[in-house]
Amino acid sequence: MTSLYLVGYRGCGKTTVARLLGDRLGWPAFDADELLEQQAGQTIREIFALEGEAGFRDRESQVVRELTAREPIVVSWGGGVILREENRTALRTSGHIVWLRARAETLIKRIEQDPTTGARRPNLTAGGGIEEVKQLLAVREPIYAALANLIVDVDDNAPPAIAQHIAAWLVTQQEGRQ
Ligand SMILES: Nc1ncnc2c1ncn2[C@@H]1O[C@H](COP(=O)(O)OP(=O)(O)OP(=O)(O)O)[C@@H](O)[C@H]1O
Ligand SMILES: O=C(O)C1=C[C@@H](O)[C@@H](O)[C@H](O)C1
Ligand SMILES: [Mg+2]
Repeated sequence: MTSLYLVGYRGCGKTTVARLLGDRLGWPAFDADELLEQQAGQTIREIFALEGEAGFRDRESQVVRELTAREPIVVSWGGGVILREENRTALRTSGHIVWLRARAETLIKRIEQDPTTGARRPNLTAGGGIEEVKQLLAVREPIYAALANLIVDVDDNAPPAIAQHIAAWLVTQQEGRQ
């Protein structure tokens, strides 16, 4: 059975919603960033410092190969997983892809409020902050949009309602495949 994949920018709620969906569907839920950090024995910030972004992206593609071989599971992917064509192909061919879409203002608020990930994630541009979010969204939103089978706006809804919406949509997809 096909997996369920959550994509979107940092702070959009992928990890939170993936856990709810895993419980609801009875499927194992994996967080790609957490798995990568466990395998490396280092934080993402440390990996960027030692190996650069290219080293991190190679590790991320390795996690993509591992997780896309396991179905059905729920995965919250790292925000930049959509940047490489090989990753996009692997996701597309093994799962339903849901983009949790949010405004830059929503994302920066959630990123800054979240004490668990901030210290573990490096800035991706010199300035960081909301300018970084806007700059990267300009590049990435068209990629998320082209890849997603479902787009969910998450600015004004709580995680349980978002999970409920996705679960109901998934049923329609599974019925369509029978
Ligand atoms: N729909 C929501 N409404 C309000 N707050 C939310 C919502 N979804 C997530 N949050 C909060 O925003 C923060 C980031 O959520 P979460 O870690 O699930 O996002 P993420 O997409 O996995 O981020 P990252 O890419 O950094 O791992 C957390 O503090 C979480 O509680
Ligand atoms: O947006 C990105 O490129 C990233 C998002 C995070 O989930 C991590 O995968 C890492 O910090 C890179
Ligand atoms: Mg997460």
